[in-house]
Amino acid sequence: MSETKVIEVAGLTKKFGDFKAVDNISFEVEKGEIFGFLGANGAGKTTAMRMLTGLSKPSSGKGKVAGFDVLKESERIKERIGYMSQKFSLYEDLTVKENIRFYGGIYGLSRQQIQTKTSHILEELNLDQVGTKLVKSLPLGWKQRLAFAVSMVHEPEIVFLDEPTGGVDPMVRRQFWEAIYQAAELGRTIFVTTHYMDEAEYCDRISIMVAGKIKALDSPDKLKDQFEAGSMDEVFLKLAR
Ligand SMILES: Nc1ncnc2c1ncn2[C@@H]1O[C@H](COP(=O)(O)OP(=O)(O)OP(=O)(O)O)[C@@H](O)[C@H]1O
Repeated sequence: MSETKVIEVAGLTKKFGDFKAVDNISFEVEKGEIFGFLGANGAGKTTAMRMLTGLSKPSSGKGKVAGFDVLKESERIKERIGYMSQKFSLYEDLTVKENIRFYGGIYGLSRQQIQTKTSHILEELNLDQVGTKLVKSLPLGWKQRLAFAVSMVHEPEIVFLDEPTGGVDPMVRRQFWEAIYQAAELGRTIFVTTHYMDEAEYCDRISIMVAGKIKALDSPDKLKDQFEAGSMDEVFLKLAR
């Protein structure tokens, strides 16, 4: 694997019975890139992401994530990545600090490292005042920011975000994207699925999936040129109809 490529996938396929949920997809993602993974409901995004994160075995094809084989080294991959799912995994009945401590522990951080991380996260998210509040009392936008920070508690190389900003308004989404940019500036690679076309515009490159296949892959500007479209919305409509 080249040094700058952190994800390399060739012919990756996932079948459920005769149905191909992901059909022969190939792409590469560079270190520090914000890579958007778009597609209508049921296009196969989550299934593809589950294969990349070592949660599901491909039916065929091959791939490497953070230098490890998706078929044979899924446990190694899990150590090197962060994952924030649609139903992000914070414990609502634990406080903000307890959640950070819990995930720090799962990822094998020492007590000292957890303490440092906790102050860091609280400071960065301006959550100092609510560290001892139960997560369920926080607004959704704050929970999403916290879930993102927690998914990076072990400083992973790549973070997978599965529709991380569902249900919040554009202003709050914009704040979340500031945090994504910060992480990418530190050299972290971001792999993000979204339904929101304004978010697609924020990505370095975007792939668009239709019925299990990748139908387009390039920067937002190049895709707009290619499809003679004024916006990503239009590109998406042209492809996905
Ligand atoms: N375990 C499974 N068994 C059978 N079919 C499945 C399974 N998981 C997913 N599918 C099917 O595979 C297709 C792709 O689903 P997937 O969840 O990957 O889509 P998606 O693009 O992530 O959609 P969404 O945006 O709704 O999350 C769908 O038709 C879904 O019904």
